[in-house]
Amino acid sequence: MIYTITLNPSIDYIVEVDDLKLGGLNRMNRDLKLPGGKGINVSRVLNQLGAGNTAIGFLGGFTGRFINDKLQADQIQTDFVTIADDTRINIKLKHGDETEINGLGPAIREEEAAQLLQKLSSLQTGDIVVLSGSIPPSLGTDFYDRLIQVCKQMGAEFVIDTTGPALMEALVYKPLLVKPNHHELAELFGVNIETREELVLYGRKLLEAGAKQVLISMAGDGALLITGSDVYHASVPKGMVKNSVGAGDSMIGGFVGTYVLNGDILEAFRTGVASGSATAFSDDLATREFIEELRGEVTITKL
Ligand SMILES: Nc1ncnc2c1ncn2[C@@H]1O[C@H](COP(=O)(O)OP(=O)(O)O)[C@@H](O)[C@H]1O
Ligand SMILES: O=P(O)(O)OC[C@H]1O[C@](O)(COP(=O)(O)O)[C@@H](O)[C@@H]1O
Repeated sequence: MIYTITLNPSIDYIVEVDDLKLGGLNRMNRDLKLPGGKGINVSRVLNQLGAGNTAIGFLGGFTGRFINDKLQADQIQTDFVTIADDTRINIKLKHGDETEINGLGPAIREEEAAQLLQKLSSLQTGDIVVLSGSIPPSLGTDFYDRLIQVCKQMGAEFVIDTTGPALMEALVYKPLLVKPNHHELAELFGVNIETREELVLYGRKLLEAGAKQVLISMAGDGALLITGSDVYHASVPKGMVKNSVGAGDSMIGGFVGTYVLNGDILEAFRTGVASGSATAFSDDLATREFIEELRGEVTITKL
């Protein structure tokens, strides 16, 4: 079974304005409210691919109910801890460019945090847990560390998609996959990365530190997969970008879902890239049909 954990879900409030006037009155052309948060996006793409999964994490208030209802309408299995505070709303402002304003996240009480840890005690050997996104400040920066320890005790594999020290500290526990984008990889090591060779060099450092596989996404410039022995490049399909929010999460969903369903790492890579692009070219997340259509346009080359 695959589990996704979203400690800090969000309603993604996507707002489109023609010409943003800071300090003035702007009227929306279009707006859209989507269930968001990185693990939740992974669950929605896994669901499209027919990969059974359960979405867990914290949800609270009217915003939390909105997210839970949307997931249940899509028949995604959920097992969230209900919290007293409201789940956040993240603003995704489209004004020719994409500007994002993400909330810090709700207050989470100690007993609510304990309930989440308790849920993981039913994990089984071979389960895969996808840990994605930011940690609400009230949980403390070591919360991923605590979750990973439980995964390890129960014999479950984990994938982690977060940034900074939380990611570096997770590597020692040998995650099945990490997926920084090229900017996050440079930030992790405090360097400027200019070339593909440098990306591979720093990606390999994540392998050396413990990751079993490293995916480096480069938005419209393709992606790299670094395994124990090999490095692959994937091209991305061409298309019109509508909304790239959730493209990285879709890539993880496509990769993990395909890996679990057929065990082929390069097919997982291809579907991951197609899923990211299908999301980038859509208003909402990728659909199964669109992922299938784009899969044939991804070329994988061994470097
Ligand atoms: N402009 C784009 N054109 C085609 N595919 C894209 C584009 N932006 C994102 N994608 C797809 O989504 C994947 C993840 O996007 P990226 O922006 O690198 O991740 P993140 O959302 O984590 O920053 C890319 O590897 C690619 O497959
Ligand atoms: O937890 P964070 O880092 O604030 O990120 C949450 C945001 O990331 C998203 O999951 C999108 O992530 P990606 O664009 O990296 O795939 C949004 O749905 C959500 O608003």
